[in-house]
Amino acid sequence: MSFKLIVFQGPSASGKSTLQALLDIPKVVTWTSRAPREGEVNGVDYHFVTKEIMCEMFEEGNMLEMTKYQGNYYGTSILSINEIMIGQQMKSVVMDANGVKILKERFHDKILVIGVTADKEQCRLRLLSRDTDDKEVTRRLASYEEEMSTLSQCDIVIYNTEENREKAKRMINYIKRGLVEDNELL
Ligand SMILES: Nc1ncnc2c1ncn2[C@@H]1O[C@H](COP(=O)(O)OP(=O)(O)OP(=O)(O)O)[C@@H](O)[C@H]1O
Ligand SMILES: Nc1nc2c(ncn2[C@@H]2O[C@H](COP(=O)(O)O)[C@@H](O)[C@H]2O)c(=O)[nH]1
Repeated sequence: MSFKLIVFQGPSASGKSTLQALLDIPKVVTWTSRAPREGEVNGVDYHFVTKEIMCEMFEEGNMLEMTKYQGNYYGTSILSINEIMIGQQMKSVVMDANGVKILKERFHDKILVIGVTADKEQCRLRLLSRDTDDKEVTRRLASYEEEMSTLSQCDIVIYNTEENREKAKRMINYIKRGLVEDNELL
């Protein structure tokens, strides 16, 4: 049985979205109450909604999982995951450790969890170069240790530092090749 969903987990700015883009398979669009960053598009990067809508969706049972991160909600709709589990199109998603735990409990054999790490200082510098203000950098890095301590739930871990950049890309290419071989519809 081939994987249905490739999940990226790891600390903020470790490079999850970068590696997800390199893997180049369709993304699950998750939901958030945070404001879009410059260049982000509603329905493509996230479904950007209010906190109230996120809470309503959760209370009405439409969320498979929802987490609070930096004062905002992030969550995955049940519909988006069910569609993948019954369909043929493999997809990828970026999620924090809490979300991954729930997905693993529900869909253990159908998901491949890729942990992405980098040194804390490199993550800090990357966040600063993303125009993140000092307070937000501190808040984002506050969960660094927790994300690192839960990497044991990942199936593969990629050390995505500056020095390892090319190696990380090659690892993603190897994974992609294996996935294509495993799933003729990719
Ligand atoms: N191996 C690498 N070496 C140097 N910079 C990198 C590397 N991988 C990614 N980056 C850069 O680090 C920044 C953060 O990457 P990315 O947005 O992919 O991280 P993320 O883990 O998805 O972050 P977040 O969880 O905060 O959304 C980007 O500017 C990206 O270009
Ligand atoms: N549990 C979930 N975590 C999610 C989901 N979508 C994103 N995320 C996590 O949030 C952080 C921060 O995202 P950012 O876009 O503000 O940088 C990200 O690193 C993911 O780990 C989700 O649906 N569920």
